[in-house]
Amino acid sequence: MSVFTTVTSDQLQHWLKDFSLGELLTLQGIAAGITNTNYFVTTTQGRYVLTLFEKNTLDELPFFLDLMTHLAERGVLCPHPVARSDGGKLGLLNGKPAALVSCLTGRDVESATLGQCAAVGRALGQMHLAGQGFPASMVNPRGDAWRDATAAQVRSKLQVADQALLDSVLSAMPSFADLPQGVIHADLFRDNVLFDGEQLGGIIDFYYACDDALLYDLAIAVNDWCVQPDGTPDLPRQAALLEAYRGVRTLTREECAAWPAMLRRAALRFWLSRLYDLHFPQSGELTHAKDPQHFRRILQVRMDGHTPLTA
Ligand SMILES: Nc1ncnc2c1ncn2[C@@H]1O[C@H](COP(=O)(O)OP(=O)(O)OP(=O)(O)O)[C@@H](O)[C@H]1O
Ligand SMILES: N[C@@H](CCO)C(=O)O
Repeated sequence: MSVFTTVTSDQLQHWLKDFSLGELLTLQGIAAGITNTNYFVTTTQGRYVLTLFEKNTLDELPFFLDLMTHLAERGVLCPHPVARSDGGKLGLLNGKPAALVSCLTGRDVESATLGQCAAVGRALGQMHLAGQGFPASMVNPRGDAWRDATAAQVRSKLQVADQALLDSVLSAMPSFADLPQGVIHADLFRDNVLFDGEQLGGIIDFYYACDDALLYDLAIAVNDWCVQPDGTPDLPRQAALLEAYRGVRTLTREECAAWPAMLRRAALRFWLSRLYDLHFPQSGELTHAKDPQHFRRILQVRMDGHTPLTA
């Protein structure tokens, strides 16, 4: 359940006075999601999502809200933050940073069709192109420093075979600093994309967005959308997603060559974060630890097979 902070209709009505959104009609808590408090809000002007940020600090949120604004204004299907009459997009509600964004249609899919994989690839390519002009920057909070620190923390909790896998992945990890960089979503899993049938509603949850190699975003998406439960690639889905992405943004020769290593980097990032959440649960936090083994399997497969992309 993801209403950690309750908002009453009276409180919201008062808060909405600073927006030009008409009268509040309905307010409904959203059960999905594990980090923030989310509500569907309907006013006489339309339907919105209200988010109370439970973890982010006030100073880091403008980056995400400005990014969504920048992308939405350039035709990327993503939530469009709603500005108050004074132009601000971020406020305080019940002591929590809070924002209103446009409500997208659709729901997340568990088993994506080839058409949905293609739509995600296309949308990611469009997001990468549109993001090129975004002026603000954000260091990847799950970048190399985090990776090395987290690997050191979880290593002693692992069995010998897993330690060996971790060591060999880390020792063979190249730098990707020379690949095309830009603003990336960094968490483009199936639960962060909404579909209405085959129609893409949009991409949500930009709260890991940061600057990094664009290819990394593609590898993160492929490792979720295009793998089978045993960790092996789902080649038809992968072909659909990659072809659609490449129809929007051309991959360089260097990106094609770096693809196998990038898939390993992407798998390692989520193996590590899931291991960390499992072995070091935060006190007072709801436990939603996701299975690290899934990404261990993907990582093993990515270590065993090295198929570069053709340029
Ligand atoms: N702009 C939006 N339009 C429509 N539905 C949305 C929107 N934003 C969020 N939702 C709905 O709310 C649910 C929870 O949102 P989200 O996944 O962002 O939760 P969170 O707790 O903020 O993040 P997470 O679960 O990834 O930690 C989504 O699954 C989706 O159904
Ligand atoms: N998408 C992540 C959780 C949120 O970052 C995972 O599946 O581990």
